[in-house]
Amino acid sequence: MDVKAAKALQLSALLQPEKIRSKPSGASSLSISREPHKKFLRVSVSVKLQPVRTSTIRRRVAPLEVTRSYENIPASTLESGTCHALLDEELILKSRSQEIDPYLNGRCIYLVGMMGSGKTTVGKIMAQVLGYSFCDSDALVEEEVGNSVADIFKHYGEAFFRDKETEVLHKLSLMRRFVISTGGGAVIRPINWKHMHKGVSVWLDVPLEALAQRIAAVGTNSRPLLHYEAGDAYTRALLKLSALFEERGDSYANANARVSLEKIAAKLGQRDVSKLSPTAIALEALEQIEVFLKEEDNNYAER
Ligand SMILES: Nc1ncnc2c1ncn2[C@@H]1O[C@H](COP(=O)(O)OP(=O)(O)OP(=O)(O)O)[C@@H](O)[C@H]1O
Ligand SMILES: O=C(O)C1=C[C@@H](O)[C@@H](O)[C@H](O)C1
Repeated sequence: MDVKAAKALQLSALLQPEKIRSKPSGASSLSISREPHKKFLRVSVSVKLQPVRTSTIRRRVAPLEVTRSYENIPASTLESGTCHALLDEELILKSRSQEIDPYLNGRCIYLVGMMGSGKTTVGKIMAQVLGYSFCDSDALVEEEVGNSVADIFKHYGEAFFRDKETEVLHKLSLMRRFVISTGGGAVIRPINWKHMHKGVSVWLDVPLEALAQRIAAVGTNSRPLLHYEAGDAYTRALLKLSALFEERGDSYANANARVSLEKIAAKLGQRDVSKLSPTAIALEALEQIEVFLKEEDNNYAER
């Protein structure tokens, strides 16, 4: 083990009781190995914590266990404490997911938001930490039709795609324990909301400028509604996104919970939303889901 790196990781500092509301049960392990060229590290950390009961709901309280491996971490990153912060986030995520698990009771989570808002990226993190499966409604439509979204739009038109999307959402509404990344336009049909309200819906609200930056970076090949022939990629994407948001803004607000990147950045004292990590966004999503579920629970108790 690399002693300097182990010190830098400060494993004991990860166990912050006020953050994770848990007591260490004593079981933790850390292994670090250096790659042959000496610049990169492989870090594997396992922590087991005994959570303290905080909610009023009756449930079995399972120990909190996080095992994470990080490949190719530059030694400088580890020594700067970034790695420590990543592991810290991981533990908090796990703790938060255990907190909402009994309230969720296996209901699916539907992520809604504009194209490029991070539904897939954030959804995969949430699924992993909740022990849910992840799926993407666009991918299910593609599988069913046997064509890419772009080709479905081109050959069959948008209305055909929307019908397939509604069929897929109907099927998913009968499932349990899925985090679902929905298509950016799934919110426009009221029937889709009927399906999505079988679970808990979360709107990833990302400023249009940040979306345009991401879209300009990855291109529009898989996003036919944003496709442009020529011109500055960022400006084109921003114009198209603004027009779509004008039509859809109110529909996204139907979601049970809203995750505003601007609010997360303000909480963390950051100016630039593009610096927010997907993990920090997933954590805020779990927090907003918790707020919704606890309110729902209170309303139910008052009836
Ligand atoms: N927090 C983030 N910071 C920076 N880039 C991000 C973040 N989240 C996602 N991205 C990037 O933005 C792009 C879009 O992300 P993602 O595919 O997760 O969005 P989406 O909402 O599922 O998009 P779509 O609905 O168009 O399929 C990807 O290239 C992804 O790597
Ligand atoms: O915002 C939209 O209308 C779309 C978003 C994508 O996820 C795909 O569902 C499709 O390209 C349409």
